[in-house]
Amino acid sequence: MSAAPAAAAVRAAEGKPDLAHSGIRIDGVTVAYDRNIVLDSLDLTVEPGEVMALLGPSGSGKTTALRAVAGFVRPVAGRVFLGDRDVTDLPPHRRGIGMVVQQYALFPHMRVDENVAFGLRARKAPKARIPEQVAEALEMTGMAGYARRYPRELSGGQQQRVAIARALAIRPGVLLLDEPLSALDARLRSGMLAELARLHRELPDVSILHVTHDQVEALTLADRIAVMDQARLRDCGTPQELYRRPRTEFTASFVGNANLLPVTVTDEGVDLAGRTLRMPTGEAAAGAGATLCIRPHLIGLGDGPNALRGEVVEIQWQGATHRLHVDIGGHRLKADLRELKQPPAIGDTVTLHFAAQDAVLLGSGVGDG
Ligand SMILES: Nc1ncnc2c1ncn2[C@@H]1O[C@H](COP(=O)(O)OP(=O)(O)OP(=O)(O)O)[C@@H](O)[C@H]1O
Repeated sequence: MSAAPAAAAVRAAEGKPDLAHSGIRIDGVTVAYDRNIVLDSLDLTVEPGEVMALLGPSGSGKTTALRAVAGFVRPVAGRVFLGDRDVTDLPPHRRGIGMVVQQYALFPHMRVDENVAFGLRARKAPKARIPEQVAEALEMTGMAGYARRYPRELSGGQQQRVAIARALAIRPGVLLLDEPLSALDARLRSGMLAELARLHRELPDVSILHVTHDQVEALTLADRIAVMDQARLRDCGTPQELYRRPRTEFTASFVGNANLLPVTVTDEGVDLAGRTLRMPTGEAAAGAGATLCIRPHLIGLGDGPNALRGEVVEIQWQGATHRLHVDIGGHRLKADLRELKQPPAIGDTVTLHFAAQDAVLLGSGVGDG
């Protein structure tokens, strides 16, 4: 080992990671259990100071990816870099990483301040500095007034704040969050979402990898979202890119609500059950099959460009909107319509429309790369 990595390792061990060189690079990482591949050649970079959400269905490999970065699972192939350091062979406690998991994982027999100090002691941080770092971490998470309580004397949300304080106390360059809000009830969760967003603003140098299966969490907190399915990375982009211009049907359906309708490419646009819709079709050849993706809230009621007539088969009042389910030649189109003074009834024939630029064409070489 040369002097520079050795020094970095010592800094990590002391809880003083080199923030200037933080950031995560996962390079072709494969993880297998009993020859069963659960993470397949993952390539992913989290820039210094960036929040990357790992979003995907249950069992897609999100937690495994996080655990590979933390050092709790050993890849069968690939390397993990934190900044310029290859940490693949380092044990977890030498990586200078803060980690928060779903189930607070506080030590029940230790007070809040002792829980928060635990990581610092384990890393042999200078004793004199521990109280100051503990106080600072509790302050950041709004738990300064609870230092002498035991975990059992705290609510679930408060316990999770302590877990976050413990992760932050070592002043990590990298923070790993594994579904940190999923054990909280809906009201607490939205409060904690705002708290995490604030923490991120206060820690602009910390790279955060945040595992979630909650798309609202991912859309709200992340600078970029990596979409995983069946052990593989399927897509990666900013929340806006993935929401507005998804490249695959999987992303379109997983990030936000989407109508996905089978269409055939024509010379003028696409054909949906005998109706011609005018839109750019890129390189796609006439006659090719494709999928039209249009978000329910981008559909309007009444005549307009790309008008589609159909029968209302279901109507749901959702407070701010009515969701209409309309049968268009055997395909169901969902439309979220605001401020409907006189909503149509089931069985009515309605006309819906959407702007060509709001629709995305997927498949057949037209958009899904
Ligand atoms: N220790 C283990 N031994 C064997 N298989 C495992 C182990 N840990 C995870 N797996 C398997 O690896 C796959 C990926 O699991 P992982 O926990 O990474 O998924 P996930 O996307 O985080 O799912 P969830 O959202 O449910 O937490 C799953 O099929 C899981 O059963």
